[in-house]
Amino acid sequence: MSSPDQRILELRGVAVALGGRPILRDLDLTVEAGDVVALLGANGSGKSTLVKSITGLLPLSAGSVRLFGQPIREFDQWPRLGYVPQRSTIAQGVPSTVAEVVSAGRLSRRRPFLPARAADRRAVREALETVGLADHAQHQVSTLSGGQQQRVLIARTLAGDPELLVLDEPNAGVDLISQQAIAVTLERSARAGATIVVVLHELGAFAPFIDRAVILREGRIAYDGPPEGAHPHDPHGADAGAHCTEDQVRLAPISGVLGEDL
Ligand SMILES: Nc1ncnc2c1ncn2[C@@H]1O[C@H](COP(=O)(O)OP(=O)(O)OP(=O)(O)O)[C@@H](O)[C@H]1O
Repeated sequence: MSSPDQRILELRGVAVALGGRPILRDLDLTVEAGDVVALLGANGSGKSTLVKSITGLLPLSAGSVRLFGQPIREFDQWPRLGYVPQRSTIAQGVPSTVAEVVSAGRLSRRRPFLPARAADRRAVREALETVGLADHAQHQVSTLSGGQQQRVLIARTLAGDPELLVLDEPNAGVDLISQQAIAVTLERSARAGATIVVVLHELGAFAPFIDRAVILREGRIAYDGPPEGAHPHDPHGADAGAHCTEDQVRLAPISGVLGEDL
């Protein structure tokens, strides 16, 4: 049993409804300091809804979320949490350089109304180096590929030096080189002691450093344990209750992740 101060994230009996429809149901989840958790599940199983609840972006219809031991309603240490949402196009809108976007991620750590200190400039530079885009600092974001833009968004979050990093499908629509760069980035953050919750469709390049898989199914946790321990045919595992072809199709990405055939 973990001590309360090790618990970075605690969800108890969480339910979320969207458009009057229950999406998350009676969900319990504890993430401890240093955990690297992959949140997996079929399309529509509630992964994005869950991370939005964790980050305070969606209200709960029941249950509670605690961040760093504090009820989320009272939580006031947001710089400790870094959130990379599912990628939207950041290139449209106001033209910005890569360095400007990443510097924005440092604002929560900066002294108000004062110029960036050496530590702030260093944090931006290191975040760009970590994602492999140091030589693109002065490029317009609009000139980058989708995968490079995703890396910019991750660098922006890393620049704020968060203790808990929550990423929603960082690999979606991202080329293989960027996927690899993102995996290296997260592995480095994990080794430096960050706690990570990452929504994925498959573990892929992340497999070597993911130590826990949480599989959602229809808004409930179907499996929570080591990635290699999730057996599709286990009645309590990822495949619980899957009887029909449609289910098998929907679970296919998960079984692929876990290296098993349905
Ligand atoms: N604003 C909304 N209003 C009503 N229903 C919604 C809303 N947003 C999402 N949903 C529904 O909630 C369910 C869960 O969506 P969510 O995006 O959390 O799933 P997901 O597991 O992240 O899926 P994906 O892998 O496709 O991103 C889906 O059925 C989706 O259609």
